[in-house]
Amino acid sequence: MTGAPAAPDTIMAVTAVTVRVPAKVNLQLAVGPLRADGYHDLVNVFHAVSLFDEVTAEPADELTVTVRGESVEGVPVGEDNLAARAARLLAERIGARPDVALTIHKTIPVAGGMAGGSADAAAALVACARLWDASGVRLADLAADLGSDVPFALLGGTAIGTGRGEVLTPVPVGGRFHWVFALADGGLSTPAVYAECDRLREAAGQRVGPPRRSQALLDALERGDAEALGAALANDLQPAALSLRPSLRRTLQAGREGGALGALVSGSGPTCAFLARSAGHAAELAAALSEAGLVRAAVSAHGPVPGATVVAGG
Ligand SMILES: C[C@@](CO)(OP(=O)(O)O)[C@H](O)COP(=O)(O)OP(=O)(O)OC[C@H]1O[C@@H](n2ccc(N)nc2=O)[C@H](O)[C@@H]1O
Ligand SMILES: Nc1ncnc2c1ncn2[C@@H]1O[C@H](COP(=O)(O)OP(=O)(O)O)[C@@H](O)[C@H]1O
Repeated sequence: MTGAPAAPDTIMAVTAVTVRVPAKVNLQLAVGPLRADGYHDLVNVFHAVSLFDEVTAEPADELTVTVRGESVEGVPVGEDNLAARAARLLAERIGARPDVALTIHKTIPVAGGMAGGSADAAAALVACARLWDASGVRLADLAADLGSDVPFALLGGTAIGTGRGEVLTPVPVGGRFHWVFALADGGLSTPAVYAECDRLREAAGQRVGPPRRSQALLDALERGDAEALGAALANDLQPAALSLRPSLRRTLQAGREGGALGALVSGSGPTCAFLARSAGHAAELAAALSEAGLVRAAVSAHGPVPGATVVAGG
C-alpha cells in the first residue's frame, strides 16, 4: 500500500446505506371490537422471522422508488410506496428535502399478511436516518404514524403489540423456532379482512370483549417449547381470511398432515404459517407443501430475528 492514510479529521460522505428488515408472523392475534376511529384494539404477539426485504437509500436529485424481486405486482413505485412515505416523513421532521433513491429488494410476499410494506417503511426510516445523519430522531414515533405494524419492524424479536398494535412490549423467548410459510397467489387486503371479521361476528350475534393475552402462549415462548407454542397459536382474523379465501383450508390441512405442530393464517393472510419440530422437519414440510401444488411457493425460516438492521454503508 503506497497511498497516504486519510487525515484523522476527514469525514467520509455516506453514499449508500442498505438495511435488511424481517417479515413477521402473528403468534396470537386477538381482535377487540371496532373502535370509533376505524381500528380495532389488539393483543398482537409479533414474531420476526428470517424472510427479509432489503432497502438501499442513496442520495439523488429527487425521491424515487425502484422495486425488485419476484411477484412484486401491486407494489406502488410512486409516492404511495410505504418506503417513500417513510422517507418523506423523516425529511419533514428534520426540515430536509426527501431527495433519495430507494431500491427495495422484496422477498416478503406482497399483501401476504407478513407486513412487507411496513418492513420496507421501517427499513427506509433507518436507512435515511443514517444517510441524513438524523440519529437524534425517535424513529419509533414516526413509525407508528406510518402504520400499526411499522414499529415492530424496527424492533424485531418477539413482542406484544397493544392499542392498534403499535404499543410494543418485548417478550422473552427461550429458543429458536422453525417455520414454514406457504405463499399464495395474490394477496388479501388488510382493511377488507378486518371488515369481514366484523361482519362475521355481527352475523353470528357474537358479543366481542376486549382482547386478552394468552398466558399459555407466553409461557411456551419463554420455555422455548415448540409443541406447546404450536397448540397455543391463535388468530382471530383467520375465520375472515378463510371466508374470503376458502382454498386456504386445504393448505392448512396439508400442513397439519405434514406433522406441523401448529398451523394458522399469518395475520390478515393469505400466507399460511406452520410451526415445525426442527430445521430438518421445516425443510421436509416445505418440500411436501410445494409438491402438493396448493401453494405458489413454500419457504422455511426461523425466528425470532432482529428488526431493521444496517448491513452496508453508513
Ligand atoms: C393485520 C395485521 C396484523 O399484524 O397485519 P397484516 O397481517 O395485514 O400484515 C395488522 O393489524 C395490520 O397492520 P397495518 O397493515 O400496519 O395496518 P394499518 O395501515 O395501520 O391500517 C390499515 C387498516 O387495517 C385496519 N386495522 C388495522 C390495525 C388495527 N389494529 N385495526 C384495524 O382495523 C383498519 O381498517 C385500517 O384502516
Ligand atoms: N413497499 C411496499 N411493499 C409492499 N406493499 C406496499 C409497499 N408500499 C405500499 N404497499 C401497498 O400495501 C399493500 C399491503 O402490503 P403488505 O404490507 O405487503 O401486506 P400486508 O398488509 O398483508 O402484510 C400492498 O398491496 C401495496 O398496495
